[in-house]
Amino acid sequence: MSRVLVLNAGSATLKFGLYEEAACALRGVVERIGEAPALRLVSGDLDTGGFLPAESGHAAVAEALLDWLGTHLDLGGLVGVGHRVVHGGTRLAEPVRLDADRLAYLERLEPLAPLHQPQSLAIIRDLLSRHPTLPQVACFDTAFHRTQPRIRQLFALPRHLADEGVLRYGFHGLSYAHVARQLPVVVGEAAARGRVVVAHLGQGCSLCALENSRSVATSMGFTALDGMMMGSRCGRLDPGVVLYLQQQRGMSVAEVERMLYHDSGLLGVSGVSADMRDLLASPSPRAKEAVALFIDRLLGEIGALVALLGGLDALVFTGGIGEHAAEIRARTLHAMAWLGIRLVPPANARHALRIDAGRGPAVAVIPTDEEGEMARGTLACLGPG
Ligand SMILES: Nc1ncnc2c1ncn2[C@@H]1O[C@H](COP(=O)(O)OP(=O)(O)O)[C@@H](O)[C@H]1O
Ligand SMILES: CC(=O)OP(=O)(O)O
Ligand SMILES: [Mg+2]
Repeated sequence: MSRVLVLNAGSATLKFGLYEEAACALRGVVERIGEAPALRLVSGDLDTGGFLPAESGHAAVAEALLDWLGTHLDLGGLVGVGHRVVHGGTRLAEPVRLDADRLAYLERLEPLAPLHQPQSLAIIRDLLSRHPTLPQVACFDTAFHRTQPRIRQLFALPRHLADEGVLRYGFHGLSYAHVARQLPVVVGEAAARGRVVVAHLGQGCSLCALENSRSVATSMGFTALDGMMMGSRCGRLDPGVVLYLQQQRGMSVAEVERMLYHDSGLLGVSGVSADMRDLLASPSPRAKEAVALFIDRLLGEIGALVALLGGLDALVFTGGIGEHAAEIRARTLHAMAWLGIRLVPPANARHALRIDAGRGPAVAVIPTDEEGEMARGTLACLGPG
């Protein structure tokens, strides 16, 4: 039986899954990387007590995770490890086995995804040196958006920049690929083939327009900073603000990068937290304003994609906020009555798969599964045996 381990390195978490063929045997997440890493199992049954990373960087945590898994399970049968690598640039799209050449290419993309790319590449380098014969496979967030028409990949910048790869790539593709696979069962064959908007709302947030289950537009662009407002990232921004910060406030490139990636979004506006749970529970007027801005931005992003699709057959919520925050869904959908959307509040409150009243566009809540998608991709890349 082919077994693969998959690792999804986020900015402060490391999600993992152990798969036997395409079936999940164990899933979990290491949280609070950078502070006090703690392991939580999402499915499967093991005592997590013995997990102790020596340091708290991503590579050290991945090493501790592998050691811990090795003491509980037989990892001898692993055929490979699959990694989420958010940026594949212009050269890489489908899952590929990593070698020195490809790693060097992916390293050059690190500045385009500073919260993700360095973390996953550190883990890959570490595993390649510790287990040189164990295949390491990269699965890319950008791959799913390769079907976007050329016009949607262009910025309105001088053409030579597009020629050198300054394009709108889009991210969260593993999540959208999983949702696209679930669509026919959840919204029916006809709507699944039609005009679908998916809102992936987690720590990172983006939206994708699907036609015939393929990406035709997405809110993120060259980097995972564009589009929707996020936990600590600003999302779409007038580029004049960046010029102002540098020219008038004398901020360095590193300071601006820190502000846009780490100190903005829900955290920056609320001054309270980057976590939507904290904001929904907070009496602070700034927290309420941050939530109101999040919903306003979400409506704008959905509206833009509906316009590009020329209508809407189904709207899907996914990611931590999309799957669990009934209040965010309700307030957003309330403002979308003009599209014929009718919400069923009890279904929404229990996060049911379908939360619409059956007339107008379908509205669905589909739990994402980036790890399952990576397991599929890794197994397909490594082939039988
Ligand atoms: N019950 C909930 N209500 C509101 N927000 C939630 C809830 N559960 C999780 N979240 C939000 O989901 C976010 C994490 O989403 P997730 O998709 O797991 O993140 P990541 O991008 O790290 O994979 C948290 O920051 C939190 O704001
Ligand atoms: C690309 C991206 O933003 O990913 P995440 O949501 O995991 O931070
Ligand atoms: Mg995520």
